[in-house]
Amino acid sequence: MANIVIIGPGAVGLSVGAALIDAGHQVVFAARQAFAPLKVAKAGEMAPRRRATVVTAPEALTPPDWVLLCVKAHQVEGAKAWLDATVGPHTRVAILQNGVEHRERVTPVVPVGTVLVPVVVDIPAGRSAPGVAEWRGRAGLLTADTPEGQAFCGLFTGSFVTACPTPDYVSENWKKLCVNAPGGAILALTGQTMQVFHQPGIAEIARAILSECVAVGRAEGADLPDDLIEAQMARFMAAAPDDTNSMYDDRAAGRETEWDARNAVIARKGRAHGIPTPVSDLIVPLLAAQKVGVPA
Ligand SMILES: NC(=O)C1=CN([C@@H]2O[C@H](COP(=O)(O)OP(=O)(O)OC[C@H]3O[C@@H](n4cnc5c(N)ncnc54)[C@H](OP(=O)(O)O)[C@@H]3O)[C@@H](O)[C@H]2O)C=CC1
Ligand SMILES: CC(C)(CO)C(=O)C(=O)O
Repeated sequence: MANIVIIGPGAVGLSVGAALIDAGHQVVFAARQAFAPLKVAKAGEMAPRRRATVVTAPEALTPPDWVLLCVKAHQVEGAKAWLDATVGPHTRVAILQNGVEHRERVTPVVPVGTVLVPVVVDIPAGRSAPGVAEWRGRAGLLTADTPEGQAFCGLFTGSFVTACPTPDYVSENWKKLCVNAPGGAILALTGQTMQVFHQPGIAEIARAILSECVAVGRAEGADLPDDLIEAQMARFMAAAPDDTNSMYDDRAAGRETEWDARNAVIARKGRAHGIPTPVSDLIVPLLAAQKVGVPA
């Protein structure tokens, strides 16, 4: 049994926390707002009873074996007080976020030498109230195939989450960005669910963002097959019309979105490699200018 603190008990944090409780670990949710009970279920199923420990002040925490950082990419600095309280010399920090810059984001806010484990998260999930989350269909996590990655994945044995080390983490990470960069931006900008992909011109925009993501990902060392773009487009076109994603959910609630980690990153890294990214250059200022605090 491991001692685990989850920082960011949102859609992903609650889902993985529930899985870790099922796997028999001692889990503490570091939350800005107290909640009880914990209700996490697969869509359409009843949430089993789980006992959750929730701590609402960083001072009340001590360093565990593992910290799972599950805040959004732009919320990492804001969560520093929680990291300060929980990251001790033997604590490993798993970063469960979208984007490809997990290490760059977190390294400045943890002590030098902290073991970081970037994680690709494939758990479509939503939180409807504090402590209440639903995950939809898949619950997968990927890490690099390192001793720390293997140890992290081992935590989920016996739970509903499938966590696996992969020999090519860089490629898997960029493949996930190929899902997130077009899907998140298009839903956040239009305020529409996945049916918007069938409206005139939208698939072409998605294909262009995907092509930029693939070109930049390859320059960053990802092995992305030629048929990835059309395979991903086919998945977008086949999505349930009312399906959403976390950028849509944030936009709908008037929250800041992860545009920097999911879209500006393509333009930023593209520039560094001398790769033109005209569509990302166009959509990033539009995403950045979306009004926060006003539900869309
Ligand atoms: N949702 C999804 O379907 C998927 C999400 N992801 C990725 O996983 C990551 C997490 O996403 P998700 O779970 O959806 O995010 P949520 O917005 O649901 O949860 C974020 C959590 O972080 C907490 N938080 C925010 N700021 C702070 C702070 N300053 N101090 C402490 N806690 C803070 C929030 O607290 P509070 O409760 O107070 O608001 C909330 O509990 C993102 O990178 C996302 O892209 C990946 C795959 C699927
Ligand atoms: C697209 C999805 C649901 C895939 O897991 C996701 O990553 C997100 O909504 O942020």
